[in-house]
Amino acid sequence: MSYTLGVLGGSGLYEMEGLGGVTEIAVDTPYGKPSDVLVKGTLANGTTLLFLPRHGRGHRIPPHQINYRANLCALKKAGATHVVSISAVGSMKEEIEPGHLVVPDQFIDLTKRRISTFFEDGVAGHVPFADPVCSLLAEPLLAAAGRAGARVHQGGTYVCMEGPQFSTRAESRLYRTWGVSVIGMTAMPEAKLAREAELPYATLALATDYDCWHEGHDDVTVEAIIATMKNNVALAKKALVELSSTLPDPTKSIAYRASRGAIMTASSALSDEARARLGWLLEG
Ligand SMILES: CSC[C@H]1O[C@H](OP(=O)(O)O)[C@H](O)[C@@H]1O
Ligand SMILES: Nc1ncnc2[nH]cnc12
Repeated sequence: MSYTLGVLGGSGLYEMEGLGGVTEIAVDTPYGKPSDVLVKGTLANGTTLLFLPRHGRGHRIPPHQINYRANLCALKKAGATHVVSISAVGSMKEEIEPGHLVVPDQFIDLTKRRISTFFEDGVAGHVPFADPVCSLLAEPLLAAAGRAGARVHQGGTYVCMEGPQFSTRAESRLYRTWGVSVIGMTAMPEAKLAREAELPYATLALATDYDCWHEGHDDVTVEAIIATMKNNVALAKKALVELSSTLPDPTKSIAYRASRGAIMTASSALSDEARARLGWLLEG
């Protein structure tokens, strides 16, 4: 079976080189437009890759204004069978040094004003989310990052803050008491929406800084992030290429048909409008 790897590029990752037969796809969705056109192409091993930079080319869209629903819906509509999210993060643990990579297995959602579900306006649905990352995808992603030459940490919790300001020192110290591994501003609601869209989802987090808790390091700034990011992004691109040969069977993923059993609304109570709105998801 042929798979299509959807990639959500984060800070510093706005394009993928090395793709053959590249086309640009402008997708419209019931939720509006995604962050940019999707770039579709083929990797040397034949895997199709769909690339979408979540902040848009030129980094025009801040984390709290990303249309996460349109991004996930667009990837699904364009045929993605898996989604890997690339994200710059602050490290919340000494041993995760700037320049290291992390494949988290948990998230804490501290976002405050983002739309985080496809199920609304006449449709009630509650997907299981105890394990927010698809372990079948995370395992080969971890291995791929290792083969790419990265120092990569397995598992850990990504705390997602609202931003766009970085944390206060009190917040940073509080999150450390929770035992989290990394902090960023974009994994939520992305991961929730990927689950509702029944897409296997995993994050490759690129540690760029020690936020503002570490007495031996300067507090995070955009300048410091950019300085570390170049090498991180090169590793992430290599990891994606490595991963593309070892994508798991999506029908074995925790996300497979996750929304089918999750909808509480009786079929007879679904309006024609709601059916049409969710057609991209429910008619697959
Ligand atoms: C570059 S400063 C902070 C910015 O970087 C991260 O974005 P992404 O997850 O898309 O790589 C972080 O979440 C903030 O949005
Ligand atoms: N310290 C930090 N806090 C939030 N998002 C980040 N992205 C990169 N570093 C970050």
